Order: sequence, then C-alpha cells, then structure tokens
Amino acid sequence: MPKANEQKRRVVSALGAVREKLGMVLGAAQAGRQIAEAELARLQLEQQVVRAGIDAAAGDENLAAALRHPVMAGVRDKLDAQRNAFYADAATVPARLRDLVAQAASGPASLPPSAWLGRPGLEPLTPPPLWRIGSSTMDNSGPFPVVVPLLDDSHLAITTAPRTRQAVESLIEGLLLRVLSSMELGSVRVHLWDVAQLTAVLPNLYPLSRTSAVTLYDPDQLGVLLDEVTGHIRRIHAQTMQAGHTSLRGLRDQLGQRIEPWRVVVLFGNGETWAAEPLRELKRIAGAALAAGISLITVDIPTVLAGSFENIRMLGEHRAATSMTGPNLVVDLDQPIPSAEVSAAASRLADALVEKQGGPRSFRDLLPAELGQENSARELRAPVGFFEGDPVEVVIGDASPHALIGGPSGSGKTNFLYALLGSLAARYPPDELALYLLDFKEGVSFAGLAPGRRDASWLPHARLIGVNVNTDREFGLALLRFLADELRRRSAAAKEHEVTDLAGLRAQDPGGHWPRIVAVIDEFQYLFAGRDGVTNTATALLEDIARRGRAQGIHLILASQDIAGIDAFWGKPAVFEQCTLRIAMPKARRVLAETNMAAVAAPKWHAVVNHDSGVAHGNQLAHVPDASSKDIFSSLQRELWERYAQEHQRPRLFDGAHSPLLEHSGAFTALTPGGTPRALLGQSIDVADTACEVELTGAPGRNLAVLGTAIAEALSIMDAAARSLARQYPRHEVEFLVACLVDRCAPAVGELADGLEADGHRVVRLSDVELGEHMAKLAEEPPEHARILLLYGVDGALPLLEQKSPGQLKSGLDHFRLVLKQGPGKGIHTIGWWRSTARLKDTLGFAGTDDIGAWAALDVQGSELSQFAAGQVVHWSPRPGRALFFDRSTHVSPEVMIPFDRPEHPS
Ligand SMILES: Nc1ncnc2c1ncn2[C@@H]1O[C@H](COP(=O)(O)OP(=O)(O)OP(=O)(O)O)[C@@H](O)[C@H]1O
Repeated sequence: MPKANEQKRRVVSALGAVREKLGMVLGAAQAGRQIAEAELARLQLEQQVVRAGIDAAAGDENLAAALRHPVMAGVRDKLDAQRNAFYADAATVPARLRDLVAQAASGPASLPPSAWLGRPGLEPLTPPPLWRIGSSTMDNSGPFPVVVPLLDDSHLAITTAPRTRQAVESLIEGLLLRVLSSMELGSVRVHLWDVAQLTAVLPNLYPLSRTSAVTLYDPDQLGVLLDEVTGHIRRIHAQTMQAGHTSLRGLRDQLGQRIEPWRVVVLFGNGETWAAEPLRELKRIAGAALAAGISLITVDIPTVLAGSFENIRMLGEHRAATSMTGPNLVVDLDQPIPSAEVSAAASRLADALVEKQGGPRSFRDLLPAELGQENSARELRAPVGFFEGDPVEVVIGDASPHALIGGPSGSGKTNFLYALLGSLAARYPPDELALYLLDFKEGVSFAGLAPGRRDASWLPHARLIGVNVNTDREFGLALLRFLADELRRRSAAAKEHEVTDLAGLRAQDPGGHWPRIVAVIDEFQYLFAGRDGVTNTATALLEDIARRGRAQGIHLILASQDIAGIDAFWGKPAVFEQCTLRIAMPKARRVLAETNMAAVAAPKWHAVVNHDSGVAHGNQLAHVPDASSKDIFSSLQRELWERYAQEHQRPRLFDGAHSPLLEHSGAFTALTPGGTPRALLGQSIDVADTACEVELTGAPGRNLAVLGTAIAEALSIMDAAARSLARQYPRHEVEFLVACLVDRCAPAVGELADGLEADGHRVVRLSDVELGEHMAKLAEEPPEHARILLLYGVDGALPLLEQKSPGQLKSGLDHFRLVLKQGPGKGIHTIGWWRSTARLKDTLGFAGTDDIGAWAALDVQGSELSQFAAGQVVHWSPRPGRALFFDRSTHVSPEVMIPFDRPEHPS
C-alpha cells in the first residue's frame, strides 16, 4: 500500500506545517500582548504619578519602586521632560497677562488708584473691555493682574462669605471709581439698590448722588428701578433696531457718537431667592441689558440669570475665586481704597460733573454747527433740550409719527414749539421739511415767522401760518383738507412708483419734491368746539391723517392745555393713539399715561419727552432753553432767511384778527377787462390765498343778495363786488345803477359811485322814487350795454315799489322781479342788499327764489337760509367780520367768508 502511505505522509506533513504556522501566530500574539501590557502598565504608572505629583511620587515607596523597575524605565524621564516644557511655557503666562491687561485695560481701568483717583474720565466712546479687581499668582514667576469685563460686555455676580460685606462694597466702589475715572464725565449712570439698606448703599459714593451719575433706591423701590431699567432697554432697543443694529454699541460705532449713557445697576441681595414677579423682570433684564449698554452687578442673588455673567466668590476678606481665573487659583483682591479717599474722589467727580453740565443751556446749544445738513427721508430728529448736560432729542418718524403736547397756560408750550421748530429748521433745509403752523389761541404766537412790518424776514420752511384763528374753525378744517389732499397725492405717487412710504418714494423719485410735512395745531381742541359739521369733518380728517400720515411723511403736532385737549379726544381714540410722541410740560395732566407722574414733578422750564405713548419707561426729562424771548428765534430765522429765501416763496399768513384789504388781494389785482365778469365778495377761509367770487354769466339767477343788518360788512361786500366788476370793463361799457335806501350809508355809497365815475364808468344814481320807473324801463327796453344794479337796503324801497300808478297793470315790484328773472340774460345783474330774509322773500314772490343764485348772509340765522340753499340744513352762527357765502352754481354747501376790510374814509 505504498500509495496509501504516501498520502498519509503528505497529510501529516501538511498538518505539521499548519501546526508550525499556528504556533508562530500564537507566539507573535503572545509577544504583542506582552508589549501592550507593559505599555499599559507604564501609562497607568504615569497616571498615578501625575495624580500624585512627580515630587510626591518620589516619596511614595510603591510608586518609587515601580519607577525603578527596568520595565518602567523612561516613564520618569518622559514625565520630567513634559513637566519642564509645561513650566517653561507657564512661566511666561503672568508676563503675557500683564502685557494684555496693560493694553486692554489701560489707564484707570488697571492702574493703581494713586494714578487716577478723583480725576474724571475722558474716554467718550470706547470703554476698556476689562477692569482690574486684584491679582493672582501661579508660581514664583510673579503675580498677574485679575480683570473682569463690564460695560457692554458682561454682568458681574458676586457671592459673599461671612464677614466679607465690607470687602465686597470696597470691591464694587473701586470698580465703579475706575469706570467713572475712565469714561467721559456724565457718560455712565450708576443705580444702587440694597434689599436691606434704607440710608445709603455704598455710602462713600454718596456725594455723587446729587448728580445724574449715581441714583439711590430705597429697598421698597426695587419695582421702580426694574421698571426704569426695562424702560431704558425698550427705548434703546427700539432705537437701535430701527437703525438696523442689534446693540447700542453697534449704533454708537456707526454714528461715532454716544446717544445713551452706559448704565451700571448694582443690586445687593441677602442670599434669598426673590419673589416671582421681580425675579421674572430681573431675568428679562439680564438677558437684554447688555445690548442696551446696561450691566448688572448682583451681590448674593442666588438665581442663575441669563446673559453673560462673570462670577466672583469671596473666600475671605481679601481673597476670592473668580470665573475668569478658574477654581484652582485664588485671587488676591486689591487693597480697598480708604473710605475717606473714595468719598473725596466722589465729591470731586460730582463737582466736575456739575461744572461740566453747567448752568442752563441756551437755544444756540440746540443748533448744529452747520445749518441744513440733514436729510428727512427716514425721519426727523432734533434735540429740544438738555438733561444733565446731554441733549434730549425728539424723533418724528415711523415709530412716533405724531405728537401731543400738553401743559397748563404759561408752562412753556409755545416756547417748546419754538425750540422744536428752530432745532428742526436749523437741521433740515426747506426742501426736506415744510411747516404748516396754526394757532387757535388769541395772540400772535407764530406771527413772527411770517414777514412783518418790523422784521421783513420769514421762516423759509413755513408754508402757512395761521394766527388768531380761534373763531375761524373753518380755517383749521381747510388745513386738514389740504393735508388730506396732499396725503392722497403722495399715496398715488407712491403707488405709481410701487413703493409704500416716503423713504421709498424719495428713492424712486429723486427729482420729486417730497419734503416731510409737519403741521402744528396749537389749542387744537377748538377744532372740536361745537356739535356741528366742523367737528365731525375735522374728526374724520384728523383720523385719516393720523392713521395714514406716517407712511407719507405727514406729521401732526397737536398742542393744548392738557385737560381740554384730552377731553377733546373723547370719541376719537384713533387720533389720540396715533400720537405716540407725548410732550408733557410741568404740571401737565393726562398727556402721559395715567400712572406716569413725571410731569407733576417736572421743574419749571422743563418738559417730559416721551416717545412711548406716555408710558413711564419712555420718560426723558429735558430742560428746554428759552427760545421765544426777544431776538432769540428771530436771529436764527434771519440766518435761515438769508440762506433760503431766494428759492422759496414767503409763507401765506392767515390772520383771523385782520381782514385783508381788497387792494391787497391777489385775485383783485389780477382782474383785467375781458372774459366773464366776476364779482369778488371777500376772502375765502382757505390754505391758498383765494377770494370768494360770483361769476355774472347770462344764465338765469346770476344775481347776488347780501342779507342782514350788519352795515359795515354789507357795505364791504357791495363795495368789493362793484369795484372788482369795474376793473373788468373798459371805460363806458358798463353802467352802474346805484340806489341807496339807507341814509347812514349814503356817504359811503356816494364815495363808491364817485370812484366808479372817476374811473370812467357810467353811473346812474337813483332815488327810491325813481327806482320803480327805472325798473320798468330796464324790464322792457332792449339792452344797450352791461348794467350792474347796486341796490343798498333795497327792502326799504318795497312799499314804494309795490304801489301801482293809476292805470298801470304792473307795479315797480313786478318790473323788479322781471329784471331779476330776465336781467342776467340781457347783461343786467342785480347786486342787492336786503336787511332780512323775509323782505327778500317778499321781493321775489312765491316762485322767485331761483332768481337769487348767490348770496352772502351776515347776521341771519342759518335756519332762515335753507330756503335759499335748495332746502339743505344750513349751520351758521353769525359773527362779526364774517359772512356765509353760497353760490348755487359752484357750492355744494355754503362757506364762511371774510369780507374785505373797508377802511372808513372821513367824508
Ligand atoms: N424754557 C424757558 N426759559 C425761559 N423762559 C421761558 C421758557 N419757556 C417759557 N418761557 C417764558 O414763559 C412765558 C410763558 O411761556 P409760553 O408762552 O411758552 O407758555 P404757554 O404754555 O404757551 O402758555 P399759553 O398757553 O398761555 O400761551 C413766556 O414769557 C416765555 O418767554
């Protein structure tokens, strides 16, 4: 069986080879394992040695023996090498820290107090990021400074240990003094509250509490403090977000200007957790405060708060652990500055601050270095006063489109308006800002802004100035109508350019003229002074403008004596609510929110400026400089006038106390012969300078009746009609038939007739007896030329006119009626004055009311006028110097008119 043997041998050999291979593999695995086990043992030993410390390990018998074992050779050397490298590096840390701190926390932020104590800081914009509190040591490479971040960057939470309260106070005092001596005077405000201290928190800083730099709060004023801080955060947040920033620091960096101070709020607790409500508010504050430049320093408030916090845990009177240095290093706190020195330094800082803030600032301080540099596309922004030396601004824009100003008589409202208008006009050129100014008070508050007899200059931004409009509520209405029309015009333009607001419109239509419009209405409550159509229309228009004006750059500033003004808003909450900017003069009531008492406490010549609908957190107290005494505003006005008057029209002045002269009326001077004659009757109460006029066409009814017994006004209207018509006819082409049935008026009428004659017109003077006969001629004869009948007190002729001469079928009155009916078609127009509506009715007979197409009523009650106004209800309370004018061919309803001033000429 040689073959079988051979096979077996081969199998055995193969198995042998497999065994050999297996043995080799197993051997290698064994060796590898031994190596790994040795390495593990070395590492474990390393770990033990590191845990124990290299030097301590040398003294530990077991460890020392293990290290001597030949297998462990190298462990000791490796650890020694590592330790040396680490210490070589660590030795440079203190030096590096010292350099870093010297750079980042330069000056009073880190230098010893002797270098700066009592000296006010100078840095206006960029606070040091770190502030020194003490030092620490790692080894014998020397101590290094320990610093904490604060303003803009971090809050601080301090935890005391037994008997360390004094040390904590010193720590905070030192820190605050470093801040106050680094940052520009007045740029940091400190608020101090202590749960248990009634008298003084950080008493050494007390001297500063007479300035704005330090404010103290009683234990029970925690709510007040938290509300105040919340208010600052809200206001600053709104301001920064609007400018497209997330933090005050961002906005400040962009503007290169500080708009709000930094605030440090120090809260001393007692280790107990706060009640739920204040705690919630504190948590909210902690989360949002840093972005508003507000830092908290809490002491023994055990709750973990949001926001970036650094911790200082007191270990003893001079020692602490901090989150900056970690748990293993002990910080030696800087030597406290002796109380007397802190107190003296606080006094010196307070003195310097008071001196810097100086006495009251002047109107000039409100003005910019260079006039007219601002652009109003986004908003209007101007300082109106100062608080502790810092300017307080008013912003009129998206968030605060309209303003309500209130204060009792004499509290400085008018002065405030002057300060505001001056500050705005100095910043924005007239192409950026147009002013419409209306004062319902008796007096001349805005009159100085229009050209006057003594001063020819005017405020180039003013488009309209209305003074003494207290009885002319219609003028207020005219302004509101004008603004509503402008609103529509702007909306349409915005739509056309596919934009939604003024900024968009101006961007899309750079060539257009789209200034922001500010309409000031002083004593605006007069608009609502009656239960009548004016009030209803004014309310509707105001609501419309208040709601939609924001987007189109049309802003209202409504001023009033507080209560009266607010009461006027009853039933019109829309306007009130849109006035998010509230200005309360001292003692003003109800302008601010109900619980906001700031105005009660406001000193004289101050105003509480509030952009948050009067809620307390929006309060900004401002001293308003004198802007209204002689020469103050007018010197700015002159500068602006010299600069801009060339390219801008003078404002229209409407003075309710002075009726204009016919000769000064643009409508009168523009009249020339030719065209359809128009009789001017008086001045229209409108934003534009226009006259009330009646066109004397050939259509039926083109006659005018003046109604009432008020002689001066009646004479004025008749006079203006005659003289304006006379200007439109060439010589000899018109005949004036003049009859005066009122003896007292004879001189005036005679004078008019003489004047017409002197101008080359035909004049026929008729007595009452001749009137009837003449009417018959006019009624029956064909026309030769245009005729104007000027009949004064025509009702006085009625008895005579009614008489029929024997044998005649028609009376003078019948002929007169015919003249009224058919005259206009033949160029004969009657301008007659009836002293009562009943007499007019008698004159016209049953069917004749249509023959009087236009009338001007004086002391006649509205109810009597309906019959001549197509039966509509006529609201009219007669008042001196005014007439109600209605022309059926042009009016929907009657309008109030001012008869021209007709100076009495002594005859
Ligand atoms: N900030 C101020 N500094 C100095 N004087 C001021 C100041 N504000 C107002 N005055 C003066 O006080 C007086 C009254 O001020 P103002 O006319 O502004 O008050 P008002 O509230 O408008 O009163 P009224 O409603 O009766 O017109 C004026 O003589 C004015 O010059």
